[in-house]
Amino acid sequence: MKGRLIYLIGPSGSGKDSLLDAVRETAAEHGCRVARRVITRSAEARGEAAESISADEFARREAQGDFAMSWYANGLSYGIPRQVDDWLAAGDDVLVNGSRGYLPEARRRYPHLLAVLLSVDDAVLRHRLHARGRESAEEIEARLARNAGFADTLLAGENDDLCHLDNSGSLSETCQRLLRLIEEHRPHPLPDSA
Ligand SMILES: Nc1ncnc2c1ncn2[C@@H]1O[C@H](COP(=O)(O)OP(=O)(O)OP(=O)(O)O)[C@@H](O)[C@H]1O
Ligand SMILES: O=P(O)(O)OC[C@H]1O[C@H](OP(=O)(O)O)[C@H](O)[C@@H]1O
Repeated sequence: MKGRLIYLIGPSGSGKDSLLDAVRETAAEHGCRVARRVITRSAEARGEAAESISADEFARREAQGDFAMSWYANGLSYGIPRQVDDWLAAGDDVLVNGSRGYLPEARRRYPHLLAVLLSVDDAVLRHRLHARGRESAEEIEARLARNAGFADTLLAGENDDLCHLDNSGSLSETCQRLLRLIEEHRPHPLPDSA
């Protein structure tokens, strides 16, 4: 694969979808595409940029190999269309909204991936989840509780190359920093004589 997978992770509500939407056009100018997720979430759920399908349809697509990556979390199934492998093979970078839980498997499949951990202050996170209004209060508490389980594992051994990006401030500022970060971590091509 010639392109690079940029695997954006972070707590639910940290702003991954907002950030990917906001950088989509500028990223394309830099040869970087943004993947659209497939989720077993109802299409009525607010703030949804992903494709919503039923659990049966998800299982059917997964069985026929439609997903480059897939995972289960928060009571939902998530898939990244296999089209991303074509984009990577063509030399494009690809940005995905990933899962912290799936990171070890993503690393096995894409050893050169760039993992970016988006974070926000705890109080801001809780406020943004409630303001978004997509989940019930109970579901929001379950998502906040899920974060505690990742606090240690994400700082452990094989994750010392994780790039940290704070989204407690304005989204436009975070966009600029993400684009800079992608540029800074671009691998240098080998000289012709190498
Ligand atoms: N920098 C920001 N400033 C203010 N509000 C923001 C910022 N970034 C995101 N938000 C808002 O925070 C809420 C959560 O953002 P978003 O849905 O993008 O998070 P997410 O990480 O994709 O969450 P999930 O993993 O649950 O889908 C949204 O209502 C969004 O508009
Ligand atoms: O908690 P972890 O494993 O990082 O992520 C699990 C999944 O949940 C979130 O999606 P959403 O909040 O349902 O849109 C993430 O984007 C991810 O896909």
